[in-house]
Amino acid sequence: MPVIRTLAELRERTEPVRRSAGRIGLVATMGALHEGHLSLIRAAAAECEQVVVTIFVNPAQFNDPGDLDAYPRTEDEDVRLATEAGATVIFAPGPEEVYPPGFVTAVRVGGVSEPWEGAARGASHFDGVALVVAKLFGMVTPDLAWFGQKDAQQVAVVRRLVADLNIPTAIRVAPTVREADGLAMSSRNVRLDAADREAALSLSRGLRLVADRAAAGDTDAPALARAGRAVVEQAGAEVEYFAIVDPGTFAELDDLGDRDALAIVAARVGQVRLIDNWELPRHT
Ligand SMILES: Nc1ncnc2c1ncn2[C@@H]1O[C@H](COP(=O)(O)OP(=O)(O)OP(=O)(O)O)[C@@H](O)[C@H]1O
Ligand SMILES: CC(C)(CO)[C@@H](O)C(=O)[O-]
Ligand code: BAL
Repeated sequence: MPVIRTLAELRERTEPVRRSAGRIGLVATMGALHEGHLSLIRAAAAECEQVVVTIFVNPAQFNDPGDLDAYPRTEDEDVRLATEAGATVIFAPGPEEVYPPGFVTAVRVGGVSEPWEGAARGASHFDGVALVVAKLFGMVTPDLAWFGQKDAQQVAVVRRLVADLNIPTAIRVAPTVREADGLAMSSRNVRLDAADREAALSLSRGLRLVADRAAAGDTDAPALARAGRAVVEQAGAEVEYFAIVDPGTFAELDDLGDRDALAIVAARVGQVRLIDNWELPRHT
């Protein structure tokens, strides 16, 4: 399938679908596709006549130039995998197509952007995500857009953006796809060596421990978070945060009680920064 690079070509593909009242689905990615991305594309293909997969390593959301440079880029393989999974359009614009000369607009989602990932990666991270998501929504004009639960705070930021700006795109969230041993799939996993790969497993192990204790009736959120953190630290990973939060606002919880709660973790394993999360059972 030919890769589309410009907005003009993209519109040539989406306009006929829109005129015939077909649904346009968007799966936004930064490439280096794995099963996590493919699950989003398959879900989009099940609901939409046209499935636009975007591949754009968005410079605006990287606070660390080293991370941007090291981000894996595998476009030919991405095109093959996305097409097999049901993509009908692949849009991989260059930075100048997304941010042409004269571009000056900023987008900031307050509140939910600020803690955790926002604090650890800097405010510019979610500013960059919100900007590119708003931009891609304007370029692709999707009826529906899919995001992965693995990036749970990003989901909350995007939901807030869409609600606050009355963007007429329905947000769909797909469950985190994991390796057989529990490691959440991530494009950055390819940078883990064998020892780091072992240590990386502690994130999902720590989260599962928290979920098991919560299921057994423990509602003391700070104590649960400390227990989860200890599992990750004992494996030699450097924990940035381990917390239990409200999945909509990302405010930290004291008591689980009868409410939705999410355990979240970010840790550095060797050179790689990983995140993961786990939905906790409700106590009634
Ligand atoms: N394991 C996964 N399961 C489900 N969705 C995922 C998974 N990994 C990524 N996604 C989703 O795919 C979309 C594109 O993500 P992205 O291209 O950043 O991949 P990634 O693997 O998260 O990369 P990285 O974490 O290294 O930045 C996002 O909506 C993200 O949440
Ligand atoms: C949504 C996204 C594609 C925006 O660049 C990115 O943050 C990601 O890959 O999760
Ligand atoms: N996967 C979320 C985007 C990022 O890590 O920059």
